[in-house]
Amino acid sequence: MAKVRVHELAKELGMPSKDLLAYLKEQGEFVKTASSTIEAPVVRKIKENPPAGATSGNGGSAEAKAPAKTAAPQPPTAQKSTSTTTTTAPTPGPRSSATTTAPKPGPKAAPQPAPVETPAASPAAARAPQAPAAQAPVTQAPAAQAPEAPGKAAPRPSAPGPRPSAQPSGGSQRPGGGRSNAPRPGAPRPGNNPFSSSQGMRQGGPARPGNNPFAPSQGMPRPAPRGGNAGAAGPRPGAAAPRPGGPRPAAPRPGGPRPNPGMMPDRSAVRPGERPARGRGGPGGAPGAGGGGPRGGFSGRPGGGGRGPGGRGGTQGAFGRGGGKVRGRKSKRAKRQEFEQMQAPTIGGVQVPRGDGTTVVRMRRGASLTDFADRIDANPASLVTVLFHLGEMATATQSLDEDTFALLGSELGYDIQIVSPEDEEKELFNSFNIDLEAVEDEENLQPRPPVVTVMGHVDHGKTRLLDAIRHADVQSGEAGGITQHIGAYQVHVEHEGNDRAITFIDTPGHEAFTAMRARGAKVTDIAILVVAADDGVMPQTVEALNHAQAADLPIVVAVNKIDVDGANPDKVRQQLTEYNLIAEEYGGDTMFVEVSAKQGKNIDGLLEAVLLTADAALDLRANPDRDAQGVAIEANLDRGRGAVATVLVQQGTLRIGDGIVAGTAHGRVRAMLDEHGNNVAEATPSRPVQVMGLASVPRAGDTFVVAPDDRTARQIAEKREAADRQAALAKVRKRISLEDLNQQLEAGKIETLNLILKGDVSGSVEALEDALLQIDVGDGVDLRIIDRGVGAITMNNINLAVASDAVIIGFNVRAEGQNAEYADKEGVEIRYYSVIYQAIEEIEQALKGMLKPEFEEVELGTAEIREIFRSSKFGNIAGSLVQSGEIKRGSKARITRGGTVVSENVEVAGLRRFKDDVTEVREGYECGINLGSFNDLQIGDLIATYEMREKPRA
Ligand SMILES: Nc1nc2c(ncn2[C@@H]2O[C@H](COP(=O)(O)OP(=O)(O)OP(=O)(O)O)[C@@H](O)[C@H]2O)c(=O)[nH]1
Repeated sequence: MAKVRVHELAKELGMPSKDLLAYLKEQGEFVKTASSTIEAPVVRKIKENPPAGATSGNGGSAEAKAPAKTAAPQPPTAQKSTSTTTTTAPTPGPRSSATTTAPKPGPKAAPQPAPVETPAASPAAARAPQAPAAQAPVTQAPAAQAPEAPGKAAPRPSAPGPRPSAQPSGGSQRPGGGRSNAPRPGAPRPGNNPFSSSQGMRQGGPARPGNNPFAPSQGMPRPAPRGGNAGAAGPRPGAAAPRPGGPRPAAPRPGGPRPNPGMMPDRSAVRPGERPARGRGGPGGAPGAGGGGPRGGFSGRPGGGGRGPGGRGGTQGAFGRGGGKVRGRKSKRAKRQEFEQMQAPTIGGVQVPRGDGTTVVRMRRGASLTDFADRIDANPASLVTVLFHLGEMATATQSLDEDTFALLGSELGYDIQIVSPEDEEKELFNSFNIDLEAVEDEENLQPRPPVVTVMGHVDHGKTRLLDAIRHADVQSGEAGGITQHIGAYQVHVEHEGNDRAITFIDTPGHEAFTAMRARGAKVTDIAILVVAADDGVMPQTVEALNHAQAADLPIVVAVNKIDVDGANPDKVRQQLTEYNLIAEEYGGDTMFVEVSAKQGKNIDGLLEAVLLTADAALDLRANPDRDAQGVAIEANLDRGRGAVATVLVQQGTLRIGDGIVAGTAHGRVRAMLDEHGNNVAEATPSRPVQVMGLASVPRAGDTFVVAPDDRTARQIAEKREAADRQAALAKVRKRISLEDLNQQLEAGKIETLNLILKGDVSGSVEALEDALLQIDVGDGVDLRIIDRGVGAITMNNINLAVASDAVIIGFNVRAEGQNAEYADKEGVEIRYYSVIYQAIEEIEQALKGMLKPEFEEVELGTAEIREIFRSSKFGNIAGSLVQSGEIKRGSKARITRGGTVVSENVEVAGLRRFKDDVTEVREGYECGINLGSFNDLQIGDLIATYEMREKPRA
């Protein structure tokens, strides 16, 4: 049926178009000009209550228009309804459905009374034909019609019943009657409100649905209103008069006016008259039956409305597509998609392509759902939903960690492999035909000098010792020795008749060493541990020792300051035995060399010890005949020379003119200088040189390689930069965590649990260490305390943990401020304890794979059920108002009724706002909640949603 335009209606009413237009605007209708169309319910309303100035009543016209169609077929039903009305009212429907619906009627009924006010003028007249049959009182007739007219509003079959009763009392709500309601200026038109009568959610009120379905003024089926009607709903729609009030409802509808889902008589695909008897809601208008099931709702079935008046689909608007109007617009493709979606397995209400469980998808660190979606040809938004359903929240572009990808992959049937930084680097170079791991033939390998780092406690003479060594360089002669500080230098000594070179990293201390190591650079071959003979082993001596041991470096101890009075080298030997450094003199394999850095005493002996240790413990060989690779030791931007980087060549030979890429810096080697400031043309393995020619400054610890050409160097640098960015964005996964320790042990990812112990007093640290070392960890697992100390957890501790994949145990001490952030950023697990046995117990459990994370329940939000919709496909759906927090799809819910828990651990399987699937609905908003198979819902029940969150351990 074509819509009526303003001027047409004005003409019909015998009033000027502009007056009607003004009136309509005043009523809140969205009309702009005289040519604007008016929805049928509004037309009807106007006709029922013509504005001042109208000369003709609605009467005839009303009939002629919309009502006519629907009314016509009704005669027969009308009679039925009539009878039902009389009988039904009194007999409450046994049907449960009826009862539920009953409430609604009440409120809705209210609107109907309006007609009463203007019986004559109102459409009632038009329907008169129907009503008569029903014999309903004059007032009823109008009421009955009212609902019909509003075809839109009628959607909910069930509702109808109740309303009638309400009518009498309520009155004003109905659009038809209650003027007060109708106007609601500003109130949106019933388009999207699932609960609005126009969309079938509500039974009664043709009234202009406001937006708030639950608003009493809009005829929301509030329990209260029902009053006596509640029980009235007849068991069978058809048979029992749904409306307790008996008055009008059933009767009138018969023919057709019954609540039509589409609400728009003209467009509705479903014609009221067509299948009156369908479903429970018999034509008879079993109002109760009609209860607009959410049919169209979750199922996506638009058709709720399609069912005849008596049909169930009344509430589609709420959970499915709108009434017939929308249906009419559906394309075949849309229908097909909808159908496929209904058939396909979904997670969280969405469908995504699935793997077969073995499909491998390799992702870079820091990849996002969008990246993954690209790989599997899925919609990123769907993946967000799936992930949410799995209990993880992430945006489409947020970088995800390995665990999250693993979770997602296992759910979708993909084996998602996160490429490790090393693999990533390898793949990057492979893509440029550069093989970083080419196995060298034995014959190509040639001895290379050892690379040494000097470590030790503050003021024990590290710097002075490095100076003394510089001067001991036989090649530098007496001309001043090594004068340039370039971050590393090489000295030559005569050893067993041969000229041997030793490379020293010129940045003393384990901090720099560990920081570089934490970045993956393995630079050092041997550590010299400097201990002042007059001071003995001090905290940083131990720390340095731990760092060196954590890196599996052979150690040579330089007992310094032997020239000082009171020097006691033997005490140092003795002290260090406690740390597994046993002097050769004591039967161990560690060389202790007594030196005086200040006096340059026995520096030769120290260098010799380094060479002996290197020869005994290490196989230091490399192939000089290949493109160079190495590590940047330090770099800076020089005003005159541009970026200057000291690099240590580890493989191959670096030559002037080579194109290189160091970290994210690239360029061509323009010049090279050694520690004497001399230009060199080439640098062989273990040779440190200052390189000029890079376009930017690399970072200490960046690896460098020679690329075939400048272009390749630039491309590699760019890709590394992008990878770095991504990695930085990625939430760093815990390197090693007690909770997944066992899995990692089983997976062979680690064989040792490295711990760093920090405590408030040395006594507790020692006690803890002793106790931990006594844990029976079983075969195949090793527990190592790589560092221990007193005091807060420092950056050094964290760096060591990063470099050694260790877990830090803080006993009554914490990492604070930046340190805590740094640990978090680097993915270092720090566990805090204040009771020793608890620490021991947890670590033991972790080693045995028994440490489970603890979870606690966190409430997310609550919602009160205000209405219940039935869906043959999804069961009951709770039309609810969120009272606090948020309701999230996929979360767990607890249902309480009057404070008593009815059910727990129910899942919010579906969540809708109007026609849309949503993932969350916030406080103050209405929504439709599908609780999966849990159907024992009642109006007034409270749905409290919660999630289990991992509880941080104390
Ligand atoms: N008598 C004597 N003094 C020494 C010797 N070695 C170093 N010193 C002195 O000890 C002090 C500290 O020496 P550094 O070389 O600065 O010690 P460091 O370990 O590098 O100190 P930090 O850089 O602060 O960690 C200086 O005053 C040196 O002169 C030595 O063999 N004998």
